[in-house]
Amino acid sequence: MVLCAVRQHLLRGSCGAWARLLQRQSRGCVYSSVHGFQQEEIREKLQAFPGGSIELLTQESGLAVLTINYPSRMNAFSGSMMVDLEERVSQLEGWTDGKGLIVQGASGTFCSGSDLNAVRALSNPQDGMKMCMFMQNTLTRLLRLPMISVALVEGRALGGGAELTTACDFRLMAPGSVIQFVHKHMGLVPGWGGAARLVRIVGSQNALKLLGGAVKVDPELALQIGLAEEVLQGEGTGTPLQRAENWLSVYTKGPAPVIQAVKKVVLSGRELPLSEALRTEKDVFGTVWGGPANMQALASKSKHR
Ligand SMILES: CC[C@H](C(=O)O)C(=O)SCCNC(=O)CCNC(=O)[C@H](O)C(C)(C)COP(=O)(O)OP(=O)(O)OC[C@H]1O[C@@H](n2cnc3c(N)ncnc32)[C@H](O)[C@@H]1OP(=O)(O)O
Repeated sequence: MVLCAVRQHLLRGSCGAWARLLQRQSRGCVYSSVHGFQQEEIREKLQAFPGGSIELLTQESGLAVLTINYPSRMNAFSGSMMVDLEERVSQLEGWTDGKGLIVQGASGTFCSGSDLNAVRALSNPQDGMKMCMFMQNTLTRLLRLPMISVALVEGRALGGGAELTTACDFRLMAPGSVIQFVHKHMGLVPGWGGAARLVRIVGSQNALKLLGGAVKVDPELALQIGLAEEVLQGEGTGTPLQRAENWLSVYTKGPAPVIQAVKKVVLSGRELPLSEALRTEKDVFGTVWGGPANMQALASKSKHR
């Protein structure tokens, strides 16, 4: 059922009503009422812990910037910010012109995880599980957006903040920044899907070390183990956000349907068994074959020297 939902999600975006139907079906694609998950119930509980916001800025260029904004708590996630994030992801799912996404924290730091005040109030196992399912659904949908995503890590990404970085396709780190899965120190393991994604990014040996040792991962170590793609060096060459935009623009240059198709085939290769991935690739190929960008390239007899 889950694989079916993934495939439907991948095929999304082709046309109007059908795309919207598939989009609705793919919502909450990890957990639904079948798993005892009631989205409205947990949304209401989370809304009782307000503070901060998640800001979304979409640009005509097809690039969007999502900002985690609660500087007085080092951009920790309040309950209402978890709900905000889900809403912003819904907006991005419906953005047909989207090609790239940068996820950043406000005021020079990424995110210090869950707001400990909300965590204390929701510390019974039932509430913890509901919050965990809510955030897994949201971060899975974030990772599966048909656009190329980057976490721009400045300052610290701790606990749930470290997990959030793994829900992006790439991580770019500013000098002096740190990603740390502090869960062990909190008597926990990741619950927002961060462990499963981390294993896929750095391999199980490295993941075991990072989680088991609650290791402070600086940019150098992150590059070495493949957690980060690049360190954003270069004083005087713009803000870290501008540098991240430049980095991403290499991969988002071109028409939106083509960039979205690129993300979809890579996503299916990453998530689906080979036969399923091949069939999905064929379907996605069908959306660009003979399309405007393809016809234009053929007409211009482009060479690739
Ligand atoms: C572990 C699993 C769980 C999940 O996955 O859901 C989590 O994420 S639990 C949260 C894990 N994060 C933490 O435990 C962070 C704890 N905070 C710190 O270690 C420090 O505050 C730090 C390193 C983020 C920043 O240190 P610094 O000295 O630069 O600043 P302050 O400590 O003075 O922090 C400023 C202000 O922010 C508040 N703050 C920071 N993080 C959180 C948070 N996660 N929840 C709530 N509040 C947070 C801190 O208490 C300060 O507020 P103040 O009113 O001035 O005391």
